[in-house]
Amino acid sequence: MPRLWYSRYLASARFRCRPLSLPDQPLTRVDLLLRRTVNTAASTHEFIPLQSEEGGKETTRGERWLGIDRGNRNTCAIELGSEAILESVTSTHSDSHCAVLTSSITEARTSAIAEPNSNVALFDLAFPGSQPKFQTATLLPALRAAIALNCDVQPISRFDRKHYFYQDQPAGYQITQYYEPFARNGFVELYDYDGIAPEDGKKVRVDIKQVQLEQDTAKSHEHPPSTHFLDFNRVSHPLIEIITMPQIHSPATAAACVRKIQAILQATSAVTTGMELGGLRADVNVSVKRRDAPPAAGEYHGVRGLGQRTEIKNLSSFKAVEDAIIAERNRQIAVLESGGIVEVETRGWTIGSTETRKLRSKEGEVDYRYMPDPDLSPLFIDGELVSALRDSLPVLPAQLLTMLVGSPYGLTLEDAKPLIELDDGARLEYYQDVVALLQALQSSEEGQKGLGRLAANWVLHELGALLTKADVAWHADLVPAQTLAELIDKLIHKKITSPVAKQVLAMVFEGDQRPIQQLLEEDNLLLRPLSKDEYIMLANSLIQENARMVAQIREKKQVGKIGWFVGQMMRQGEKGRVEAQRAEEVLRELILGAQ
Ligand SMILES: Nc1ncnc2c1ncn2[C@@H]1O[C@H](COP(=O)(O)OP(=O)(O)OP(=O)(O)O)[C@@H](O)[C@H]1O
Ligand SMILES: [Mg+2]
Repeated sequence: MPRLWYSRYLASARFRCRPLSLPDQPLTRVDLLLRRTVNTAASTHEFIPLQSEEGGKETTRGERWLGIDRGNRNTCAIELGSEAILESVTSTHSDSHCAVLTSSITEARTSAIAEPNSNVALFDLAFPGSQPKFQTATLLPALRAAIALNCDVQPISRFDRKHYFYQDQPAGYQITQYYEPFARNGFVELYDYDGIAPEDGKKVRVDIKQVQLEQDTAKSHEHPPSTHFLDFNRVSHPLIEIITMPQIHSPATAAACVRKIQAILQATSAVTTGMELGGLRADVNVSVKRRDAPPAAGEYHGVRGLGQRTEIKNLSSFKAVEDAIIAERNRQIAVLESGGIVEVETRGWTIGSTETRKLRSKEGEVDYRYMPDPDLSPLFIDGELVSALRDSLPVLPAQLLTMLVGSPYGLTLEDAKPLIELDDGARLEYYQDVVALLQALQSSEEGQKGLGRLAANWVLHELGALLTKADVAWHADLVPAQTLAELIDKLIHKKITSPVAKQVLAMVFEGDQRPIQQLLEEDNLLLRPLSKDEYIMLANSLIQENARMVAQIREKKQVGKIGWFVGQMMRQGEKGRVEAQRAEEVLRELILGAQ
């Protein structure tokens, strides 16, 4: 039965600042405040470059970027993380129904491996007398993210308290930015190649209502049926939360949106890890309504006619985002079709599950009793700082894609995308090195053609296959870019055959450190070309042995089968001496009479 559904997602990105360990000696309140300030050395030197020094390539860049010494936990308190939230509307076409979903994304966990409750400050546990202190340095990555998400950075923003009673927040309130967030009115553009749903066409724009700074909460470990363990390490880590408008109409597009936001956050060094490592969490809001029904009463900041939403908290993978939305959409449809109503609820999702599960109900609208936080002063953000950050923003994934499909690289989208996404940008950097080295090795302009694609094939596919087979993580030193460039160059100039090039690549990958020329000479791998007569002899014996296939090629024009003959010639000929192209030329001549 065809259906039309709307859905929305809320996504948020958060930065977290790791709190200090509880010291062995009890702290006075003054001590505590000092310890919660930015590392004294860091604040004295004010070493806060606007950009990651190495172009944002390292996973630990947040720490370096902030000029913080992680080794000394007693004096250094800042670590980056992020939480992102999206919102959107999903639709599948229907004559009978509409569905609306919403979601929120999020969070970065650089200290995910820390022992539970090993990094907790008194303020995190709401001890009387403890106070928060804003870590100025955390603002820069937040600003870069907001700028990259096309937001208007607000000259003045303020902190508020959001009150609620739950075990993950001992203070009974969370510090957030509700009335005056630091960034508003952004957007992210998603294209078909980003993996949006086919029904969304070539491009979708998802508006971002606001980006806000928040304090993170404790992590709950559920032990059903009734036990929850709490890890307070995460409390007070700064987060950014990205709240999107309800404009996504399909689960696949929601997942694509989260993926794209993650790529943008990573490109701007606004998160230290991706969703797979907890660098981003998503809360997804989902609602549905009948397509043939009058507009529903729900409204969200100017978007009217929305159905009742539920919220699925803490999704931690792109697949989970997509699957949870599908499951929740189907659940809500079933509820409505059986004459029920969708309750206001917070729901959960377990990986591998097919159903969302109720966590708690939000009867009526929750009253968070927002009020200005009296402990933190307003943030004044200078326009010049924003301009400087905008001017020094690294190249974003969409721009990289345009660069790679254009000249001189000329890649397909299928090759360009993984190059950008793999190994946190390191694979792309390596690829560019290989291409530059290859270009330098070519003496003619003609020789420059097709280098981009050829290099991509070796960097992605040949090298990729070796990495997979050996089950090792990428490292540029496994096969130095110079070595790979020389190898490809030998292939281009027909000094070796393709199978030999693959064999040598594997040898280098496994640790052979001889220079390429030496290796080829010592192992007798340089191509000693066959004469045309030798090719003809090889081809003729195959043609005689396989008369039926030859007839099929000639009579039924099954020319694709020539490829099989080429393969046989390479196998039967002396190793490393048969060139595929020459073999095919001779075969075509003999079988089809072509030149
Ligand atoms: N009827 C609806 N259907 C789907 N999505 C909705 C609907 N109404 C609001 N939303 C989405 O829900 C999100 C609301 O998030 P917001 O952070 O503003 O509040 P909240 O979810 O109530 O807060 P919290 O998650 O802290 O309880 C937005 O992303 C918005 O687009
Ligand atoms: Mg929410």
